[in-house]
Amino acid sequence: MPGDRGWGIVATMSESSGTGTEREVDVVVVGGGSTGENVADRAHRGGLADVVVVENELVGGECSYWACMPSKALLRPTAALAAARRLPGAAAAVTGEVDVQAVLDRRTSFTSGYDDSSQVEWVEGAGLSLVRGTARLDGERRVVVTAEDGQVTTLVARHAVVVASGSEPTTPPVDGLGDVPHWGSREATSATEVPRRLLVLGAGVVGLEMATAFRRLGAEVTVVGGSAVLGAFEPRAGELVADALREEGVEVVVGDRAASAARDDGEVRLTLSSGRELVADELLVATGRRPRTTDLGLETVGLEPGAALDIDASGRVRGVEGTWLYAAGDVTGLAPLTHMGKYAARAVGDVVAARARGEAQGEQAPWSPYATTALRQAVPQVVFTDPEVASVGLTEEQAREAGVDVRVVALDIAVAGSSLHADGYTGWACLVLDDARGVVVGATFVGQDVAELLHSATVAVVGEVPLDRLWHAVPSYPTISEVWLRLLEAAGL
Ligand SMILES: Cc1cc2nc3c(=O)[nH]c(=O)nc-3n(C[C@H](O)[C@H](O)[C@H](O)COP(=O)(O)OP(=O)(O)OC[C@H]3O[C@@H](n4cnc5c(N)ncnc54)[C@H](O)[C@@H]3O)c2cc1C
Ligand SMILES: NC(=O)c1ccc[n+]([C@@H]2O[C@H](COP(=O)([O-])OP(=O)(O)OC[C@H]3O[C@@H](n4cnc5c(N)ncnc54)[C@H](O)[C@@H]3O)[C@@H](O)[C@H]2O)c1
Repeated sequence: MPGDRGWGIVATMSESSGTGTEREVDVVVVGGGSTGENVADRAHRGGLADVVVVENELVGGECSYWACMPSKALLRPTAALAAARRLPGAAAAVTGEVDVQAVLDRRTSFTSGYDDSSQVEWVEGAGLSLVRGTARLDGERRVVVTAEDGQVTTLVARHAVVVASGSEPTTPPVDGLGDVPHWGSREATSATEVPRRLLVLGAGVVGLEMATAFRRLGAEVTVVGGSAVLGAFEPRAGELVADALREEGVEVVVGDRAASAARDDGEVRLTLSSGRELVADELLVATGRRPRTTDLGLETVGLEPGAALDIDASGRVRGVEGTWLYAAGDVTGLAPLTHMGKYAARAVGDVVAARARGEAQGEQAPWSPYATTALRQAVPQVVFTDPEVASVGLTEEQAREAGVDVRVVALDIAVAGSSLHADGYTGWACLVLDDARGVVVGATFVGQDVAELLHSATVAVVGEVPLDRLWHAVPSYPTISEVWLRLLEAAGL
């Protein structure tokens, strides 16, 4: 228990500025999501005894309860069903309908029923301390925590404060939307029933994954995508996912924007700029997220509330004197993905412990142990639509903007492994090459079950493996990985 850990109580606030207790600890981590938990664990394993995690909701954060886990649990059963239906022989054995309630129940089991006791057990078992309450910075090294019962504790960090407060959904400026009750990603991933008609505003990752899930669970789905489908990816990826959704009966509207929203008689109405009116039983708004920094007391350390925390390679927050304030995860606005938050967390936890030992001072060189270089150069991501989209590194457009000597090789995935995997397998793959250096700087695969292909590309990008050496990395026959051979042949090898 936190109280047993021998925190140094340096003063009671009644002695200094009012009520509450003031405690000195080694490190304070604001936010007990996947990022915060990992920062704290690494700092503790690095030798810092008193590491405190402050959490005001559920330990485990967004990923465990309202994001990765439940969304993938909603998608997986119907993906398996679709895969079976593409295989004559197996397809004949699919004779029933999807058991929607069983899918929803399994989803809930993956969230531990929205109960964080197992994560709390992990935190305590790892030798960390948990303080429940809302944290705000209060000047250098000071964090004021207000518990639900109003009790105030001030934590004073000997070595570092790490902000890992995550992100929150944004609401676009659509007339009337503020007054229309609607789903965000939390309501969609925790839904207890499937609406008959679902409107999805936003054709990014959340919008398309949830459109896939709810369509396959029986909803009529319309996606209003703004200017592009999966706009952050190679354009072909968005086209293929949109085509597949349309084939499954989803209407994907691109190039028309939502102008106004209203709800009456239980129905939600979205009027588009073209004048077209869409009517549904539920509306999911999935138009992006922003770093959660509005009420963190950033102004007390000279930073602007509401903005992303700008970090250097070691995760230290720029614009603040000294090496005591760090940030990791969604709050930095960089690569808002669980695995990348945890990668940054490992670097930050390690560097905080190293600096406490007097090591690792100054700027950290790219790809060195305490640097988060991959956050800006090699972010792997899988979109769990069907087809899946798996990408890492730069898109062609990003590489051109970065001044890379770009050459792109792209082709349909049509190898022995893919034809065996599913009848009528369709897919697409592309490598973005830096021709001057002869290395891969980006890769995208689109197709059923390409997620597990991605790590090979991540290794190629991070390792800056020369193409003529990659040629010797022979893909096994017959696997979908054979597409690597076709890509290298297309690159002239
Ligand atoms: C629908 C959806 C699906 C997703 N699917 C995937 C996926 O498949 N793969 C993937 O890699 N990523 C996925 N993501 C992204 C992933 O969920 C986030 O990148 C990840 O959860 C960020 O972790 P974090 O620890 O930085 O933030 P969070 O998980 O948001 O944790 C921050 C924690 O800080 C707490 N907190 C905030 N402010 C305070 C405060 N002032 N005091 C105390 N506590 C505070 C919050 O309560 C929260 O628990 C998905 C996101 C969404 C929305
Ligand atoms: N599988 C995964 O890895 C996964 C899954 C879900 C979410 N995530 C993470 O969560 C983050 C947030 O996801 P998201 O889908 O909310 O954001 P996003 O940035 O991926 O997509 C938002 C989309 O909404 C569109 N948009 C913005 N305003 C609009 C408007 N007024 N009308 C119509 N469209 C509009 C944008 O053009 C964009 O395509 C992602 O960046 C991703 O990192 C990851």
